Amino acid sequence: MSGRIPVTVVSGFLGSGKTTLLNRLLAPADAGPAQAQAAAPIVVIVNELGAVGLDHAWVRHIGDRIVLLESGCICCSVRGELVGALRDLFLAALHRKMPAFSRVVIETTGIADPAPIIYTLKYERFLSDRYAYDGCISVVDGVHGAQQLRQEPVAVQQAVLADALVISKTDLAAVDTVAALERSLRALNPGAPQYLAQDAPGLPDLLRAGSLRAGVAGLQSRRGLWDGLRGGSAARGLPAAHGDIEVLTMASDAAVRRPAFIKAISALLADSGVELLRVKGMLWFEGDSHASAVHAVHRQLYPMEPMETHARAAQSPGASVLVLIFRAAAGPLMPDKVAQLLPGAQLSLSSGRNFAQ
Ligand SMILES: Nc1nc2c(ncn2[C@@H]2O[C@H](COP(=O)(O)OP(=O)(O)OP(=O)(O)O)[C@@H](O)[C@H]2O)c(=O)[nH]1
Repeated sequence: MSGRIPVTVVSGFLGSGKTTLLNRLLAPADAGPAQAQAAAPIVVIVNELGAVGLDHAWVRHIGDRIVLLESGCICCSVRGELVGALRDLFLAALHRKMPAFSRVVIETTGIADPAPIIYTLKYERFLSDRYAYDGCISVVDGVHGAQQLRQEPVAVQQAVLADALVISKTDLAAVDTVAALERSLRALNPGAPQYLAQDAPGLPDLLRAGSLRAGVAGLQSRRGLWDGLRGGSAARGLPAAHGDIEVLTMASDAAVRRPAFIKAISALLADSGVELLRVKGMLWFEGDSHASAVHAVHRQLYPMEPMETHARAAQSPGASVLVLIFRAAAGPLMPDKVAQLLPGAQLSLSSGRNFAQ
């Protein structure tokens, strides 16, 4: 492989639509596809919370060129794993154990501060000699984005450090809500072009060589903006700790009864004693020929869709997984509160405090 390989970071708060955007950017059918125009394939690295990874099952158009970094957040504990993964990829391609690739896209967890990831890409010696940081695309939730910018320091950090901002879910959000969000984002990061996920003509070009480069050059000044806004380095430490977040992973081999699940998830989403940030799962419902993808963001449940890649004939049914990300205050109560979601499931609870260890 010749020249340094560009690396794009895709960031955005929990459930904002990172994987959905990635699927669009990688889709061969989309106008001006990065994948089809690339000299060699793109490799995707997905980092996610929870004891069992799910996102890799939802990224399409990439075959086996996907690497999963599990059980921790890339901006703290998994940073070493990221360096290792990028090193392994480079060496595998160099020694022709895998085809050469033209770009790496890293999808971070929704609670990741992009700053340490960008820093690692730019200054870790092995990486910076072989890879070129090529910008950060941050996805902002068109429905929940304004609230997240008010309440979540890491959501502000993700917006401030973006070279391009993509506002998702504009089909679900009111026009005024989207307009207000655009203004907030412009105030936070005036230099970043904004795209609407639904109809943006330039969107498919975001992974094209150099398309974010002007933004990359502006990174230093945006760091300054962030310092001014949040009170400098002490505040910068905040998002990486994730101390107030817990992740509960449920796994069950038993077929799931759809009506009982819908009743239980509706009750959980309505429970004011639990501050849910994100629910995602791959469930095998009784009698279905495919597994179903389950998504909720804050208290909003999205339509459950069959996963084409997970058909009953090809995969033995039963390995249902549900990941719940919530504020730690509800932690001790959670096993009781989730018992009806997947009766008899194995539970694994991890705390954001431990992601940094
Ligand atoms: N209607 C609509 N739904 C969307 C849009 N973007 C994402 N979604 C839905 O929002 C849910 C979460 O989307 P994902 O792409 O999984 O979000 P994510 O940011 O990758 O999630 P995490 O990795 O858990 O942080 C899914 O149900 C998506 O189908 C959009 O533009 N419109």
